[in-house]
Amino acid sequence: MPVIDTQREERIAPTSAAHASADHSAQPGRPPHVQPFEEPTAEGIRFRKAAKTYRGGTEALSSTSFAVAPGEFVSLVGPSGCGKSTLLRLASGLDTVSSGSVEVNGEVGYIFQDASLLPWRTVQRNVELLAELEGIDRATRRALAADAIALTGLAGFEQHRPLALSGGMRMRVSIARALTLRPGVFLFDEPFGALDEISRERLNDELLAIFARERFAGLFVTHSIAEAVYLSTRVLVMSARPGRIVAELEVPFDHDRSPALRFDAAFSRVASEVSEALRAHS
Ligand SMILES: Nc1ncnc2c1ncn2[C@@H]1O[C@H](COP(=O)(O)OP(=O)(O)OP(=O)(O)O)[C@@H](O)[C@H]1O
Repeated sequence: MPVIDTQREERIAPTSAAHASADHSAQPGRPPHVQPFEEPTAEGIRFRKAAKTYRGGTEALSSTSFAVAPGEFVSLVGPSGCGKSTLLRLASGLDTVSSGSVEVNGEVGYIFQDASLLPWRTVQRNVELLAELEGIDRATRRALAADAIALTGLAGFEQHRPLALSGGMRMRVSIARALTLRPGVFLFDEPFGALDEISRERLNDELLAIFARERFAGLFVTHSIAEAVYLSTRVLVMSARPGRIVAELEVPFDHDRSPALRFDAAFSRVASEVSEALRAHS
């Protein structure tokens, strides 16, 4: 959909400028397909020795370095209060580091634990909200919302109001609303934690399908080890506060996953490794 991409490029510019700290100029002599770790990606997330101490002295995050490239889905797990939400807020630009740097390139989508919908608006008008705030014209807004509504399985519910929806459906609306801006970076703060297990697993599969199409750089906070392994290309394990990354586990499955994977021996092995790392540092 070229019309969407063109508009996104225009909107990205100020966002990128606000967050970017990297020099994106090409390095002479390096073949374009070689992307060593240190080279900034066109879009994505990069923390360099980022730390956060809140006013009042709470050290929430100690020196943290990692990167998430477009097409990677990375989960963060760690004990309660270890700084996971802090880390997402830093990535979103809602809060600033005390030292180090955070570089985020691309439109940012941010999904909170609570779907945060406007109860008086229909699903359709909730999904259109961000595009509306961006000043996108009505016809384009409608097209963006229709696409996001179809992608999140909300077709047929356009005229419902949030109170008439289940928790899972509300979360779909929240995701659809963020999708209208076609984020290159997508942050999720434990979005499915309040859902029953069946709804949660269904939403996991839907999110995988969205990721397969959009290929954003995904950063997903969860308390569920199984959810982290099922969704991710990589899992980062954090220590107790002040949080730091103590383990990084590659998830060795391709991204065409189905619920049966959860019963696979290889899946259990990765989940046990995450669990052991968590227990060792909690
Ligand atoms: N605005 C703030 N001002 C002061 N302290 C804060 C602020 N926000 C968070 N904290 C503290 O920073 C620490 C990390 O909080 P954060 O919410 O990032 O942890 P978390 O890992 O997301 O927690 P949980 O798993 O329980 O959701 C906690 O001790 C919290 O009380």
